[in-house]
Formats: sequence, C-alpha cells, structure tokens
Amino acid sequence: MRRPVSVKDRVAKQKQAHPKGLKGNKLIRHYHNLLKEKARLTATQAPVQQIQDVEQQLEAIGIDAYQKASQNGQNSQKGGDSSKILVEWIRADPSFYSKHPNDRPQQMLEIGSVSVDNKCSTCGLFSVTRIDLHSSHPLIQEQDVLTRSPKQGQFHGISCSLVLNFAPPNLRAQILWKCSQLLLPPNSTHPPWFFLVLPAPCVTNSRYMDGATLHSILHHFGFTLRYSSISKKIAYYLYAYDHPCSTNLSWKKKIVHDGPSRNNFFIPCLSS
Ligand SMILES: C[S@@+](CC[C@H](N)C(=O)[O-])C[C@H]1O[C@@H](n2cnc3c(N)ncnc32)[C@H](O)[C@@H]1O
Repeated sequence: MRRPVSVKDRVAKQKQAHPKGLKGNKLIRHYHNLLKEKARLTATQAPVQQIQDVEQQLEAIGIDAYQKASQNGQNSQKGGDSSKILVEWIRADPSFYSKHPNDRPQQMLEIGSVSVDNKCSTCGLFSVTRIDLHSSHPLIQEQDVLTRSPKQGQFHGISCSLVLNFAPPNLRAQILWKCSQLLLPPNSTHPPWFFLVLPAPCVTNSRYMDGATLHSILHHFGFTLRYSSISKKIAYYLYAYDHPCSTNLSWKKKIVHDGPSRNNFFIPCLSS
C-alpha cells in the first residue's frame, strides 16, 4: 500500500528543488500545494513566520509563471483546452443552444481566464467576458469573481475551469453562490448553464467528495447535472441552472471514501 504524503511533506520536498527549475504540471502542482499549505497554516493560526515563508515561496515562483504554465496546459497541441468540451456539449443540446441567430452570441463569463484564443473565444457561439485575479492580457479583466456584481451584467453561461480547486476551501461555496447570482434567472426550458472543471482526483480520490456528493451540493445552488466526462486527469461537468439557489445551504463534511492515499478536497458549505 502506498504511504500517504502530506501536503506539508510534499511542499518540503519540492522546496529542496529550486522553484525556477520547475516547469509545466510540476510547477502548477507545487504552486497549488503551496496555496494549500498557506491555507492550512492560516487555519491553524501557525506562527506568522511560517506563513511568510510559504508566501515567499509563492512569490519566488510568481503568479506570471503559474499562469504561463496554465496557458501552456491549454495549448491545443496538448489537448488541454477544456472549453472544447463545453462547446461540443452546448452545440449538441437544443435547450442550451438556440438555432435562432437572434439568440447568438450568448453572453458568457469565463472565470480564471488565462487565454483569449481558446475554443470558447473562437467558436462564434459566445461573447466572452473574461476575468482573472491576475490579468495576463488586455482582454482579461483583473477581477475577483467574488467582488463582481450582477449589476455589471448577467450571463447565459459561466465557465469555472480549474478555479474552485485553486480557491481556498472557505471561498469555494461563495464562488458557487456568486456564480448562481451572475447567471440569468433559472429556467427549466432554456436554462442558463454552468461549466465546472476540476482535477479528476478532487472527485475520484477525495476522502470527502465524490461525483454524487458534488452534484448534490451543486443542486443546492440551483444546478442540475446534464453532462459529464472524466478523464484520468480532469473532470468536466455541465450543469443547467434550472431551479433557485437554496437560501439555507448546509452540507456536513463527512468521509465518503476512506483510505490513506486519498486527498481532502471538499466544498465547505455553511447554513445561513
Ligand atoms: C489553474 S488556472 C485555470 C486556468 C484556466 N481556466 C484553465 O482551465 O486552464 C486558475 C485561475 O483561476 C484564477 N482564479 C482563482 N480564484 C479566482 C477568483 N476568485 N476570481 C477570479 N479568478 C480566480 C487564478 O488567478 C488562476 O489564473
């Protein structure tokens, strides 16, 4: 049986390697591990010095290098552009894709945008508003989705690809709630849609989360699963926003699959 390696140990091991030497997926993974370590230290009220040490390691890698690595992962030659799947699903479903030209392009919000020429931007179906915590292009607004107001516009669809796993656990439910508010009102015939992409292990190898748990949580936010596809690395989900978001959200964290080599990914939801 493989011994579990804690985030703390993984961070310590990677620290020995010079961060500038890390590339591609290794860099992305290390950056995520540092973010998790920072969240863990902050939650356990660890000494400020330890938190600053992790922050310095994050700075040494730099958000630019992290986003560049994410952009390269989206490169079509590497088959990494998740919006290709989104476009296929939307095109194939008449409830999401009206044949009437007056209904196009649909207004779409891309959260965590690192590229302006991925499939959702070039397919002609959508007019894309792109936001990211750290803009890497003039057509990407620098904005935290949590600070965005529905008054700035409501959307037919939202793409939230590899963002929830990047966000600290305590903000994940807030991001889902915000997405429900930034979509047009729920509709059962022609519903607004929500495209969620997660690293597959968040649902296939988490102690606290599996597909059924994820979809039940998302259902509380107004989303019903329509399409899913899981590869070894990535899980893709398209939800219909077809009922109102619950006002009393509460989901107790409980172990759904136990085992030593599992991760702790979860979406903590507190009742209001
Ligand atoms: C791994 S990258 C994902 C890039 C791309 N969407 C993809 O699927 O490859 C995660 C991005 O989400 C952004 N992000 C995380 N939290 C966010 C928030 N609250 N608001 C806007 N962007 C956020 C980060 O800045 C980062 O660029």
